[in-house]
Amino acid sequence: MADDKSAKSAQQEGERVPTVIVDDLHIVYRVHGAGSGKGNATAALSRLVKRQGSPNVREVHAVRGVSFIAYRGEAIGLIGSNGSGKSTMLRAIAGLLPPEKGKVYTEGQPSLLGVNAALMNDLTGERNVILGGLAMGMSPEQIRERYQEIVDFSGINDKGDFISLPMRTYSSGMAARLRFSIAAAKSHDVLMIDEALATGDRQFQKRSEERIRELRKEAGTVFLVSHNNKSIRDTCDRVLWLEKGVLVMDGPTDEVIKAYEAESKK
Ligand SMILES: Nc1ncnc2c1ncn2[C@@H]1O[C@H](COP(=O)(O)OP(=O)(O)OP(=O)(O)O)[C@@H](O)[C@H]1O
Repeated sequence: MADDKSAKSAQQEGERVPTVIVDDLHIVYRVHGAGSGKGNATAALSRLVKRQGSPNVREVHAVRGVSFIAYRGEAIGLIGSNGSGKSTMLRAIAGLLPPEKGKVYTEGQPSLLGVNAALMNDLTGERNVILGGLAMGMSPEQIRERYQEIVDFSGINDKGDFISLPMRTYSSGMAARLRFSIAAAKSHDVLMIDEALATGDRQFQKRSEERIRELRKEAGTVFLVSHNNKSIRDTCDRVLWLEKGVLVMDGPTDEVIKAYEAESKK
């Protein structure tokens, strides 16, 4: 509580309050059952006899020594080609992947959109709004108060009563909209959105961009992974550009996107 007060007064005084510190972060995936070793029983027995380890574990070094500090009120875009490590980094910030080396420090529990809202496909949209709200730490009263707002924001019921149908009957866009609406109903210290805006239609994208701006005003930090440079331009003031797990550039949106576009045209 005292920390919260001092953080708020620091912000009023114009000081920048760090929310995420990533220090020389390395993430390595270990893939079992890959590799070029022979997969038959004789080869496995021979390895056992010779006491050799399995040759079938491959390592993928997805994030390589990334460091940066994110501050309150910032909306940070993550860009880079496919497989450059953007989602991996968000998962590591959310605490879902252990660092091989380096550290991640965060203020509060960062929410990775779609993961923290533990939604169930067999339950109706309505039950999922309640479940997702509870999973984010909202009280049943808070959920009741905001229920209609969440449903209206998602637009799920615009064309009929879909909120009372199981989520498995939703299109991927509808499910993504509901996930975003649930996650955005609460202010987060650190909210991370992975490609969520790309799934909704244009109208929903506009609404969610507006909501991201509001979330920023509520003093959170927002991370947005997207291949849509326009979405990034419209919502973010700072951009991190990753390539092959390395942070190539970190700076104001316009500068970084210009450099990225110039590189992509090559
Ligand atoms: N579960 C996993 N197991 C093993 N390797 C993985 C796993 N998830 C991702 N990788 C590898 O890590 C690297 C980074 O992947 P990541 O999904 O973070 O990239 P990305 O920048 O988010 O890509 P995209 O833009 O295509 O979504 C890739 O080489 C990928 O093959």
